[in-house]
Amino acid sequence: MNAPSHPHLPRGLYLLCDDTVLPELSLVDKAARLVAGGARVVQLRMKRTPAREALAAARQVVALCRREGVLCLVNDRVDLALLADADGVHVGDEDVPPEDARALLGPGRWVGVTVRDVAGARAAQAAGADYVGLGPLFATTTKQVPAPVMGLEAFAAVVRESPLPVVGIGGVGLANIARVAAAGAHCAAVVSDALLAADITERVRLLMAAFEQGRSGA
Ligand SMILES: Cc1ncc(COP(=O)(O)OP(=O)(O)O)c(N)n1
Ligand SMILES: Cc1ncsc1CCOP(=O)(O)O
Ligand SMILES: [Mg+2]
Repeated sequence: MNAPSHPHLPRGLYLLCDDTVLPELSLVDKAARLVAGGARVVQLRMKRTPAREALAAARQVVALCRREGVLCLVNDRVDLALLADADGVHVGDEDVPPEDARALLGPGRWVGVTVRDVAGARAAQAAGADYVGLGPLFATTTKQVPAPVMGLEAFAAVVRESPLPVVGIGGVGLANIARVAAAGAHCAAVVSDALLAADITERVRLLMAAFEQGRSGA
């Protein structure tokens, strides 16, 4: 197994630059506003963009993130991640298996895997993943998730047993991100609370500060 050969994801806010939310803005424009707010991890989630356009967008967003020292992961598409020289990929049940993503990406890039429980996190580690995405934490309309809302208590229980850092996702926003951090999340993943804010950049700053408050118990 190609084990990862780099430090963990930066702890804190994990933002998704998503083509299903605020589609009137280009992906690179959305990414630029997220990065301007201090994002340290951006996932490019392209569910509606045709492959050729998605590759061009990925190359633009990776270049932006690289200039700013931000990690850029691509959702689903290992081919696009490789072609755009992204820092890694996030895969779920309907995507290539994590062990294949790891084999293609090698030890130097990040592989994230969606899981629902501790057994899934253990399997993800065995497959060579760096972190797991766990949720839906709270109700969300951004994705029709084939799993019940888990809530903070069940989330914290999986975090305690997980062999990998856990990224909480689903309905996370300014109202609850501190509690997600306090529950032990390595990162909190946010889509609509950031992208649908009146001022995306300012919202990112507020989300990051709130995560830190939750983590430090302040
Ligand atoms: C950090 C993070 N966690 C979970 C997901 C969901 O991935 P997946 O289950 O593959 O669903 P889609 O995002 O592909 O619809 C994620 N993207 N990021
Ligand atoms: C991609 C994904 N996977 C589980 S929930 C979700 C969407 C989360 O979006 P939001 O942060 O707007 O609730
Ligand atoms: Mg997926």
